[in-house]
Amino acid sequence: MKILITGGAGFIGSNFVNYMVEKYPDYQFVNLDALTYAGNLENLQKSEEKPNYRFVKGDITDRELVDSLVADGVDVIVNFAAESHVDRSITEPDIFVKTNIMGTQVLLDVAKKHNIKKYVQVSTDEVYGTLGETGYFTEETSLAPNSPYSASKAGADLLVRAYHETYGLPVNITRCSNNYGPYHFPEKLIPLMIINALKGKELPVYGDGLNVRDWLYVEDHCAAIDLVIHKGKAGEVYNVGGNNERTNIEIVKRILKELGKSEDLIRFVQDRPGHDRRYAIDATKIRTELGWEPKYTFKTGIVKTIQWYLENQKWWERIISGDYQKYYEQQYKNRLEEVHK
Ligand SMILES: Cc1cn([C@H]2C[C@H](O)[C@@H](COP(=O)(O)OP(=O)(O)O[C@H]3O[C@H](CO)[C@@H](O)[C@H](O)[C@H]3O)O2)c(=O)[nH]c1=O
Repeated sequence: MKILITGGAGFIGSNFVNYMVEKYPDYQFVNLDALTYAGNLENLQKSEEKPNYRFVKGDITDRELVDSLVADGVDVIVNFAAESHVDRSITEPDIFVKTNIMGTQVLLDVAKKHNIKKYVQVSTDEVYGTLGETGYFTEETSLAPNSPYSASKAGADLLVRAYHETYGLPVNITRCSNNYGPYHFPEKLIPLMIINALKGKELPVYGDGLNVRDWLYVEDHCAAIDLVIHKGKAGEVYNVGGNNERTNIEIVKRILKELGKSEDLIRFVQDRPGHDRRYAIDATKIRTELGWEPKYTFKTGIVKTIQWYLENQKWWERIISGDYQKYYEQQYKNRLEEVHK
């Protein structure tokens, strides 16, 4: 089997590449990634020497390139390539529409042209919008995205669905809750808080800190996608989530406790506009139909993650010493100023 993985140098994508390349030595893997700010070839050191792995630098909106790769005998496409950060989508929505929607359409067209056996779209629970204090997102929940990011992912999901209904393309969509683990880019809550705490810097908590996310260790998400590739029924959507709901403030306090740091580092800052209050996934379908079970609890996953950041200081030091740090400092300053107005 030959699998084209797009966006395989980002957080979830690189974890997936490393997981699959190791698990299936007889498969061939091609990783197409544009290496934007969030992509990093260092994430792939475990795979790069393996004979069943090849990296190609390029964009999923480049039709000619995607066509040439798929024409070379690809059986399955797994699309991780996406602009993924909600805060960035609020200030720069264009690139989200281009990569997430138009890029997906290119992949679908090429998949259709070459009659591939399976197309898997890695999506997100954010397409369902927000929940109140109770209830869960099921695969039947209506799409009601609230940010330009989630709207672009929902648009892509609808295209994937349409290519199945109209052209019979064998597709699956996975919608997972918040992931955490190794190689998580430090603009996201968990790695940002770990790194700031280690550096003795302030930890910016948006709004009242009571927004709820449902956390899943990234390896459990990789195992779910592996199952969907092999067993997913064409045209189906599968929700993925580990029933680990936590408020943001709980997460931040937990990280400080694990690192032995003071809660005085916490700063409440201006809220994210359109901030979804609560996400919670009902993953009954993938559990009962495909036999997926997460291996990690939040307790085991967060300890393993913190340990990874302690052991891989060089990886994140390089990231925070570059342009990203200037961007982050500016964002933080703006949020603090707004909240003090
Ligand atoms: C970066 C940052 C975030 N937050 C809050 C906002 C959210 O309620 C929560 C998590 O924020 P983020 O880490 O940005 O993740 P979130 O917006 O939930 O979205 C993530 O999870 C989604 C899946 O639910 C993915 O589709 C997105 O690509 C991914 O970025 O923490 C803070 O309070 N302070 C912060 O500095």
